[in-house]
Amino acid sequence: MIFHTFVTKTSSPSKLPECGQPFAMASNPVSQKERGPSSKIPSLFSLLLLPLLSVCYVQWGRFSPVQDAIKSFYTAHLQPLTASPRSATQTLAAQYAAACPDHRPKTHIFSTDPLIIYVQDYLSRNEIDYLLDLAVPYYQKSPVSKGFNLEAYDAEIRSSMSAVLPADPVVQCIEQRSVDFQGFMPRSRLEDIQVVKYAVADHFRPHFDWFSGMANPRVSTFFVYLACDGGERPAHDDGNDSEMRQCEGGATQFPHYEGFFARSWCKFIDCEDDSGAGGVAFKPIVGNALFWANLYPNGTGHPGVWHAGMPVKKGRKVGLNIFTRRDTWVPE
Ligand SMILES: O=C(O)CCC(=O)C(=O)O
Ligand SMILES: [Fe+2]
Repeated sequence: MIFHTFVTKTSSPSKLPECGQPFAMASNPVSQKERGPSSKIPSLFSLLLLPLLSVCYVQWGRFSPVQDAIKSFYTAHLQPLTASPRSATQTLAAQYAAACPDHRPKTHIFSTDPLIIYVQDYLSRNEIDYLLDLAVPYYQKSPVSKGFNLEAYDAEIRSSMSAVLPADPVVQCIEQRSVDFQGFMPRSRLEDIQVVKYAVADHFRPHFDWFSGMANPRVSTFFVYLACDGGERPAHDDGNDSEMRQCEGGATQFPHYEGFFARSWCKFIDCEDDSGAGGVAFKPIVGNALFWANLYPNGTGHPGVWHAGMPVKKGRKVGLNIFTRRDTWVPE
């Protein structure tokens, strides 16, 4: 049986209880609003003290303990008054709205038939943090479609959470990068890009991203690894421990792949794969991507790209799907 994944864009984020709390995020400075009104009291007090402190600084500036005390008082109470409340994510969005960065990932051709290209550093650390953060309010149980029938959820086939990302300057630059990678191609051929996260035991059984008879087939797929870590962070966790841990399992497996590859590929491929699935299994290495062509040049589906998201054994895996259609994509 042939399965593929269709998700249509939601116009507003649906906040499902099972989506849980945000996981490891870009360091977001606490905004003025989150600090609350009580934080204004020391700040006003600080303003009144400013002239007095300046006099002290001039008079006793030679004594370093006095300078140090003034400096730390300034850092704690006065600097926040002048610091911009912009978060790292807002800054990245503003930069990308001005111009997409010149980003040159490293490509390695793994196979020409089917065409499978391994891409190192497809996304930067900042882009990954940004997307992980952006996806949080949009997660829903990943739907599955069997031929033309879209099924809401079938954990036997696919157990994960998907987030269709909204149009946004960073998303648009990543989309542009993805069409540029494929030669001349308008961005309108791309589906809305989707983040997918897998917890322990979550998987996506072997499938094609196309099915025969699709009026506007998916000509290619990018699967980018956004996270492979210790999983959702408990509220009391200080962050260090879970960030250090790596996920286990979660490779992207092509069970029908029959070609050879050099030993040097073992840095990207699980050469000790004992899943019994056969073929080749790409490790979820954060920032890197797999790109493959789903169709032969004549438009028929290539059987060599039958693939699976293997079960996650420990931690969580998060990926990004970027599907390109043959013609302009119109959400179903
Ligand atoms: O999780 C993976 O490694 C592959 C995911 C996939 O094939 C899909 O989302 O269509
Ligand atoms: Fe897939």
